[in-house]
Amino acid sequence: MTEKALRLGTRRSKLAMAQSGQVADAVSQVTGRPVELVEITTYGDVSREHLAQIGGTGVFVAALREALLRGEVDFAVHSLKDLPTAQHEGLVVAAIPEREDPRDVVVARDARKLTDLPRGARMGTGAPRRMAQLNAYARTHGMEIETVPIRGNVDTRIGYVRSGDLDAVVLAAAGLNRVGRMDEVTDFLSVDTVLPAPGQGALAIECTADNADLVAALAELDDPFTRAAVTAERSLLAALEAGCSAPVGALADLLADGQVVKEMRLRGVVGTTDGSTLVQLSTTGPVPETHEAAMALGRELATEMLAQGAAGLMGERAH
Ligand SMILES: NCc1[nH]cc(CCC(=O)O)c1CC(=O)O
Repeated sequence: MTEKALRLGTRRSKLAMAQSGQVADAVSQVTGRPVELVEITTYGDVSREHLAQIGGTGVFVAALREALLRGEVDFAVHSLKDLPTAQHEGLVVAAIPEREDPRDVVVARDARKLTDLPRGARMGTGAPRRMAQLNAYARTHGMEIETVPIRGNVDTRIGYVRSGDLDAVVLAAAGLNRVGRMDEVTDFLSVDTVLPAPGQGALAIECTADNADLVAALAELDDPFTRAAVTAERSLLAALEAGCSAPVGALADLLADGQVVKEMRLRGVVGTTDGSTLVQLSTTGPVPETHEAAMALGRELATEMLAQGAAGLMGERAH
């Protein structure tokens, strides 16, 4: 007789199903148990409002967490960038697997790159972070673009380019990769141009803290460098007192001397959505060996960014 299946709570979207499916296979390998997907509908899936108007972080996450706490599912997989920075009572992020490409990409008509979009090009993105950095890039490079707020799943967003409504849309590489649409990418945005969202490209596998056996099993899927990097990025976000729809970008990476990893660098950006003002800073430190050290790196950069006026740039909303 096979062991009882583990229940993985997931949203129904193509992206959620894809990443849950991939994690299900990995969890099945490390636990030796079958994993069954349990579909859960969230407010974010049914709302027609723009995400930024709904406000608050984690609209996609709340329903999954409730299902975990009610014992309806054993674990859940979240896009880390959608996860609120505050720790949730009774739950634990048991694994953060190795991150994939954290960059944003452009899907544009006529295979265009950001630099050869036509004058006045309409670029779709619902993220204030992307608007701020794209508009700042355009201002400093003599380009004229119009950022157009959109939302919807990957297919919907790419559809705006196919239909000719927009010249381009900006998406996360990781999301496109997970749903098998990388062939749509016409440009990879350098992180010097657009810094990704804190945690972008990484997944969080969450379960209840009292489920010690599962916590231990899932820990095998954890990648300590990814965990340290995203912890620093999310600590920056939290210390700026910003949420997942704030115009904040952050990326931590390892600086190596040949093969030897020397330090962790954390870059951060905050800006107004029109791109007229950006606060962009970075800091480096020893590779964090503990959760607290990674948190400290993020707080340190936040303090510097706040001293440069970061707080004043975060009040506005996408519209
Ligand atoms: N905001 C929605 C969202 N949440 C996670 C991803 C996929 C990328 C990731 O896991 O970081 C996306 C789509 C996108 O931003 O294009």
